Amino acid sequence: MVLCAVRQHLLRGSRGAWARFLQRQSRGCVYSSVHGFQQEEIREKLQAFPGGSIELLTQESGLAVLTINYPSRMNAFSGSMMVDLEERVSQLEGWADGKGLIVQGASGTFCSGSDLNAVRALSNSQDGMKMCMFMQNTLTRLLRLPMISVALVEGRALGGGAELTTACDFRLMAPGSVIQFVHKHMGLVTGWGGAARLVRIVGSQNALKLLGGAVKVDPDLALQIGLAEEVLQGEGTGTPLQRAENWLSVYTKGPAPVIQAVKKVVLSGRELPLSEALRTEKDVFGTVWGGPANMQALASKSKHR
Ligand SMILES: CCC(=O)SCCNC(=O)CCNC(=O)[C@H](O)C(C)(C)COP(=O)(O)OP(=O)(O)OC[C@H]1O[C@@H](n2cnc3c(N)ncnc32)[C@H](O)[C@@H]1OP(=O)(O)O
Repeated sequence: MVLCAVRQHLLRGSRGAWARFLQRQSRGCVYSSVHGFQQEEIREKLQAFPGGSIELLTQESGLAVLTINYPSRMNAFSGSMMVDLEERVSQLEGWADGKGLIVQGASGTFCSGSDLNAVRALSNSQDGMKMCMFMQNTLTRLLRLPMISVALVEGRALGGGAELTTACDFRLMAPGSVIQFVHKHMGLVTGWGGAARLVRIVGSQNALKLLGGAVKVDPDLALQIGLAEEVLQGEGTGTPLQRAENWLSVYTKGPAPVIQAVKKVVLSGRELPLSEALRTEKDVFGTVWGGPANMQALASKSKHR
């Protein structure tokens, strides 16, 4: 796939350890032309189903907010929004100062999955497969971003919206919100990589229950099974987005290269066999050892009391 090859070339030049990791991980993408996947072809098809947008706001602090924005359809993913998302992920991959990312839905609800109007029009199996590969590639790249990501779930995260939450490192839920893999009720299974990721988050027994029962996961259940990290309680302590930013700031405090290195070593530990993960960790260590943050900490003789 041309875009993946270009990105790979750029990464190889600029960020050695991370580029090698992505190379080992099929260039950050799961599917390429080897798998019969032609990105430009499916992009064109998806663009034929417009509506809504994916907004990206980057802040000087190193925090970005990605908003799924199609309130009149409960933030369902139109075809053009799938393409938008891929473009926003590309932008984030190239953001040298990025440390944290919050993914949210507009107008108090997360995302109601794929736009059923587009799904109906793309219901032949070939187009379905292409959309599935496109979204798996994009969400895999989202999960592999060198920054710490959080899905802020307000309202509902249904179907593909539930799958999207699993492409973030953490999930924070507002009171009254629900994550529900409704695919079974639609005569489907997950196709955006949601099952593969869910098993790694909550274990195969819980994943089987959530998918097999199309269970409505409220914040209490999500906390209990480890799907959510925290319920954003606290009327009068700011908006849910501000509370999510506060929560995330604990983990993104510090220089960008160090935060990015933390994400990279954890990601390689999560995705790679042990020997490869160890080699990647060594490479990433080499990018911060003797670096400005390291030298400054040594000079200040910091104590960790
Ligand atoms: C990857 C596989 C997938 O994601 S399959 C798609 C899975 N998602 C779904 O099946 C969601 C279906 N929608 C619903 O269950 C309800 O609309 C939910 C989200 C619970 C909201 O209910 P309620 O608060 O009563 O609002 P509503 O139904 O009047 O919806 C408002 C307008 O939004 C629309 N909407 C909602 N979801 C979608 C969707 N996924 N695709 C397209 N349109 C959607 C509704 O049709 C409704 O539109 P309208 O006002 O009737 O024009």
